[in-house]
Amino acid sequence: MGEAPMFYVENLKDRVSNGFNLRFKGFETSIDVGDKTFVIGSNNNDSISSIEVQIYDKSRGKWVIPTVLGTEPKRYEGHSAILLNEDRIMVITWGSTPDDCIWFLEVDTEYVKQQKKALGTEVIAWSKGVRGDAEKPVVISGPSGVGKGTLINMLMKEFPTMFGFSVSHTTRAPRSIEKNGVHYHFTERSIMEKDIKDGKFLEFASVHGNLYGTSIEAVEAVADSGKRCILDIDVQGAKSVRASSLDAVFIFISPPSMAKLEERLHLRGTETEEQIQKRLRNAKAEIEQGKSLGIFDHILCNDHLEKCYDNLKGSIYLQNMQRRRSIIRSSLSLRLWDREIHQRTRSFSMYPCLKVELPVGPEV
Ligand SMILES: Nc1ncnc2c1ncn2[C@@H]1O[C@H](COP(=O)(O)OP(=O)(O)OP(=O)(O)O)[C@@H](O)[C@H]1O
Ligand SMILES: Nc1nc2c(ncn2[C@@H]2O[C@H](COP(=O)(O)O)[C@@H](O)[C@H]2O)c(=O)[nH]1
Repeated sequence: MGEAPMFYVENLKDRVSNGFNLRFKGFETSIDVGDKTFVIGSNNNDSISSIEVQIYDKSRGKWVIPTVLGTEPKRYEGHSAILLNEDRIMVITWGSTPDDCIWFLEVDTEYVKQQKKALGTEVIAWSKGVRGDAEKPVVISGPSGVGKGTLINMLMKEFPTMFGFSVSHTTRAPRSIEKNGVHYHFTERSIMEKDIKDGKFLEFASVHGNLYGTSIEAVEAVADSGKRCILDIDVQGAKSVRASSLDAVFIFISPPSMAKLEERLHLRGTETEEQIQKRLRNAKAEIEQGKSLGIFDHILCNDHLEKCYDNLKGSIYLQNMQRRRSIIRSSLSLRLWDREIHQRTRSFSMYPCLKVELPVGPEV
């Protein structure tokens, strides 16, 4: 075990050999976080520029290659890096389009700490900066039978090219109309438990006696298709996503009454009476938590379907400016107004702590 020489970081910048045989041949930056130095290097070869990260653990005097989660930036000419909040590094890539130039490398966030514990290795997690709230993923929660799926189907039908559904994994049996890979990835508990242990899930929870979870791959598949991701998950899952690296708009759908909720579950006819009663018992706790935990940005009552759908669209910026202004004037508007301003100043707001103002272009 040895100590890192004091001149190490500066020498890296100058690319002078200092005895640490780094593999990077392209462009490097290094940032100290606690007793670790994160060396971020673009690894250029003829066809592709990709980014790699190596960690120098000063307390142990060792280089570590971390497990990399998330999607990393690709195809760019170089980068700058800035430490934010002592737990994540903002990487600005050069030669990328404005929509593709802000990235975040989480090095010591809660999410990364959890993953380190689960995997037993050093972990880093990449995520892409998103411009404004209008492109944020949408997390929809609420008790079983409240109408989440119905509302999501309406959104997907009205805006087929805009939204993509994050297909969850579950250990419950498929319903007659459900298709594997479309409604859920139906899976064995042992396989899902192993994948959870291997860090493949953004969140998971035991819901009504079965395991449900959102894989990182499911969310990335939607992002890769260029669509805005919609997640239909329970309150425990929403709580986990709030604590994760995914910055989303959180919406809770509540029923007009327990009696109506029970009626809807009976009318849907997909569960046995015993299962319905279990879901109703869990619904009470979910509604209480949904309203009290402070996870949700919007709480919408699904009494009249069309009205609730309209409110849902308002919550995720799908209505015209005139409609938005009338929401702004309403009593619940302060937060929305705040977000509207951020959107109009074209800020990158992946994290609440961060605002990178870009020159405002012509309104579209
Ligand atoms: N506003 C509404 N008024 C009356 N019925 C409704 C309303 N919204 C949805 N429903 C009906 O309630 C039933 C349950 O809706 P849905 O399956 O969308 O619930 P869900 O929240 O997705 O449930 P789960 O969490 O179990 O998947 C469906 O039969 C649907 O047609
Ligand atoms: N935490 C998660 N909850 C999820 C996920 N996918 C669905 N769900 C929730 O489970 C219940 C029951 O769903 P059902 O299809 O069996 O009726 C419902 O509240 C869903 O929101 C997930 O990936 N993670």
